[in-house]
Amino acid sequence: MWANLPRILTLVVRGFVLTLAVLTAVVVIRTVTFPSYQTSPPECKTTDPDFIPADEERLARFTSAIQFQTVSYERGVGTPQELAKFVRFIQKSFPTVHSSPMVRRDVVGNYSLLYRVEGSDASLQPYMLASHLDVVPITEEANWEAPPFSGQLKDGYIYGRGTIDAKHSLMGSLEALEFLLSRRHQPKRTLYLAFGHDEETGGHFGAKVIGDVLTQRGEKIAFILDEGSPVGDGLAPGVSKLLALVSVAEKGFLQLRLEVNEEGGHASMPRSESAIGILSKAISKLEDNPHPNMFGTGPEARMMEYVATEMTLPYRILASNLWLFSPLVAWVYSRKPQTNAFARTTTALTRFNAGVKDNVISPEAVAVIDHRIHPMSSVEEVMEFDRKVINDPRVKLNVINNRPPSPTSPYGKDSPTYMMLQETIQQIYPDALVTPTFMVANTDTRHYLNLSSAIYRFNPYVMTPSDLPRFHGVNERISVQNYERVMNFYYHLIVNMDKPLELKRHGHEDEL
Ligand SMILES: CCCCCCCC/C=C\CCCCCCCC(=O)N[C@@H](CCC(N)=O)C(=O)O
Ligand SMILES: [Zn+2]
Ligand SMILES: [Zn+2]
Repeated sequence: MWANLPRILTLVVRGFVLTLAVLTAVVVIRTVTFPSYQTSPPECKTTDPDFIPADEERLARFTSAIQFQTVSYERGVGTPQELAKFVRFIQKSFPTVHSSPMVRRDVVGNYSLLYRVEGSDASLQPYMLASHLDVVPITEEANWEAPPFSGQLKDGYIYGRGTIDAKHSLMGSLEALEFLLSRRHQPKRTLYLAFGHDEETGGHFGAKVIGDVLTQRGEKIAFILDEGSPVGDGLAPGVSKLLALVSVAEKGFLQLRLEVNEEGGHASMPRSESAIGILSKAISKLEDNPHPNMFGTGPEARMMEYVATEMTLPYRILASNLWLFSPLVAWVYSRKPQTNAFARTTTALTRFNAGVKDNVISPEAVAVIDHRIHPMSSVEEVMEFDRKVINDPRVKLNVINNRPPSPTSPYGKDSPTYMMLQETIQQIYPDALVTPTFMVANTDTRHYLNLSSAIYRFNPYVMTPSDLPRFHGVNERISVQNYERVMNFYYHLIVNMDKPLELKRHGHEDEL
């Protein structure tokens, strides 16, 4: 036995070296032969020379739109008077849209707006562009560089709540329609514009009613585009080009109210555990035990494939070989909040309330957890995981609201609507890569799922990592250049939707 040891060791080392050599060869071959999923921009250039400038008049309209304080606070608690004023402002600001015989406008659920622009070819299925009228409340007002409802123009940016979420797309799509109709252009395909008034609190009285109205009309929609993921500049690891993120799916959500009820009493005679202490431990366990990293199991894996050939080294090697490096990429993604959101079901602690007086032991402690559920997980799985982690029957878990992850819309070269969207994006951003992904937050599209199987969530503006905290945060703003891109994106989209939505062949022939 001992005499054979050198021979055995040599064989083991040889086996190891051989395996390494084979793996390296496979990795190298896959990296250099990995197919490109990007289409070349030249064939996508628009033939239409029209362009909507962000001139003084249009910027003034946008500034005014920001000045309406259409805040949604809680479900069913909004700002009805501001919404009514904003609706009147919209009517006055787009006279051609509102006087055209081709346009029917319905006010739905008191304040939400549904426009139907009649196409000349009734045989074509309508499509729908969606956004919302409401905004989230202001926080840290003192830290804003310009007043949050001013719409002030400063150093090339328009500041204010709603500039990126989502009055840009509401006003941008109306500007595009006004521009088209004022040129006496009748679209071939019927177009809906749908603007809910309570998206920020779930859309139960706005988009939900819009969805019901369209369902009652028996409408089937060719495709729906709502607010969503942006054109990333430096958002994705290893991608130095602009990356247009088209969300073909949306995470689910589960909002849980955690509650502990214990005996209260005089602060001078405390028991060993209090309601506050028990709940704090439960919360702490949830933060210390994130939900499993699921990177590579859902649409996010396709996102890596779509950009693999364009990535910088060593990311190109990793993305071309997810069969081997998926765990490593999963780890890289889990390190930053904005990429971690693609890797797993997230856990956000959003409320924590307890206590009424300094010397009274609180008999109750309450917390709210906001989970966003990875497309490959489920509400039940998330509940089960939380129960196991907390492992304390004194902590009651009550469901406030939940929704499973959305279905995935078609994408890739065999989906004419996705390809049309990709081409439109490349008209505005000729050098951008375009990739399917999923939406890490939620949108009104949850109320439109039965209207269309092709639902996309995309914001046609550029975002850098430092812009992300502006969503629902301080100093929300949009650059004038981005707002101009938004208007022109919708304009090109409407023009493109009049072209036949035929299947186009681009680049490689792999099945998607
Ligand atoms: C690897 C690529 C990295 C890319 C990283 C960042 C991508 C960021 C993408 C999107 C962030 C934008 C978030 C916008 C959210 C707008 C929608 C919204 O606020 N929805 C509310 C709905 C509230 C409700 N009650 O339903 C929400 O989700 O909270
Ligand atoms: Zn929004
Ligand atoms: Zn929002």
